[in-house]
Amino acid sequence: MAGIALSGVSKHFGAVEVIRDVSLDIQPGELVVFLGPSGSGKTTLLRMIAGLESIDEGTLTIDGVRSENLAPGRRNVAMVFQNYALYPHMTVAENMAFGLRNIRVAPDVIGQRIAEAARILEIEALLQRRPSQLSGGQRQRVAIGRAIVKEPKAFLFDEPLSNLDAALRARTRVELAELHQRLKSTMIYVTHDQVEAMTLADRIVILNNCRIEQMGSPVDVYARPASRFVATFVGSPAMNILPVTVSGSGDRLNARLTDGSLVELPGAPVNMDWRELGVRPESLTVVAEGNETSATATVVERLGERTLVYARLADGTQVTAQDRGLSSVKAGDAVRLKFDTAALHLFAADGSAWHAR
Ligand SMILES: Nc1ncnc2c1ncn2[C@@H]1O[C@H](COP(=O)(O)OP(=O)(O)OP(=O)(O)O)[C@@H](O)[C@H]1O
Repeated sequence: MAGIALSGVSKHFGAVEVIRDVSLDIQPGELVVFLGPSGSGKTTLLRMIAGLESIDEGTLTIDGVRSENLAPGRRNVAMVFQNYALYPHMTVAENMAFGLRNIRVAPDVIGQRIAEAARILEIEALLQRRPSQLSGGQRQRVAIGRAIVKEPKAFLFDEPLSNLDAALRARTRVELAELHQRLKSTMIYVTHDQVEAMTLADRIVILNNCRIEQMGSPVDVYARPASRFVATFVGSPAMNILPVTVSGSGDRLNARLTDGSLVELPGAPVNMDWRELGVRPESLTVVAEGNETSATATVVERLGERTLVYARLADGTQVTAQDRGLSSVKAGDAVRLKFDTAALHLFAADGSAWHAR
């Protein structure tokens, strides 16, 4: 188990800036997920830690040792790739042994480590097969096994589940969470799948435009997004962002939507240039009647435990709202929408945010 620290790290590919002044402290045993849109630099940052890409500026410390100039093999980290990267002509056991033989680990130690990793990953019966005789999920386990036998200071996962089908992906995700609990190793995990990020991470690092937008627990980034970008990137369906004009005094702030309806924001600071109101679909619910915002349902998605209602306000503004599972709302219906004032967000012109909780 090792801590990993990045300080003021930057990276260019030719004239293209990919990582700008990133600093990050990962605690020993922590599972940190790098989450961000395609091209935000997640994989590059991971490869810089592994030593597969150079670091232009800044420092990298692994387990207290300055490592930005160390060869990959001397960093004692193990990377698990999206495409598994197994040797096709070797058996599973040989694939797992290969890296250890190279660094002259004694054969009986190699045997013990393979047996232990195979037991943890439940691949004992596959040890004499070749990769072509394995399913995608089994190959991914072998790739993880090859990392485990190295007994690395940290595991680096680069979108390890993206080649698996949805059901296997969900199952392997749970297994990875169990593996982390069992090994208690430091793990960095790159994904653009926010369900993986939310379910696996102790801490999520959200990357966008070459830099860190926010670092925090899954609950933090969901309930208290630091920016409008994080607010709309995390959560599916996305948070509604509605232009507003605000007025108020003392601790009473009112936001007027573009359709003219008013939303109260008790406790929101009044002396800020608030421009947009954020509300997640689960906090904008269909109510039977009352003095609420009126809208017209355009599309209704029944998901079983809940119903998503895509609707248009009187001025045409599109919103996504939620109703209970057995909703009777149909497309074309007039509906009333209630804003949950305990779960609203405000975004200001200067990028700052306020959260009701
Ligand atoms: N070897 C390279 N040479 C030049 N540009 C590169 C190279 N590798 C990556 N890039 C560029 O760096 C940026 C970041 O790429 P990176 O693969 O780190 O993003 P990512 O967030 O992991 O994206 P994805 O989710 O699509 O894998 C992209 O604009 C990419 O085109």
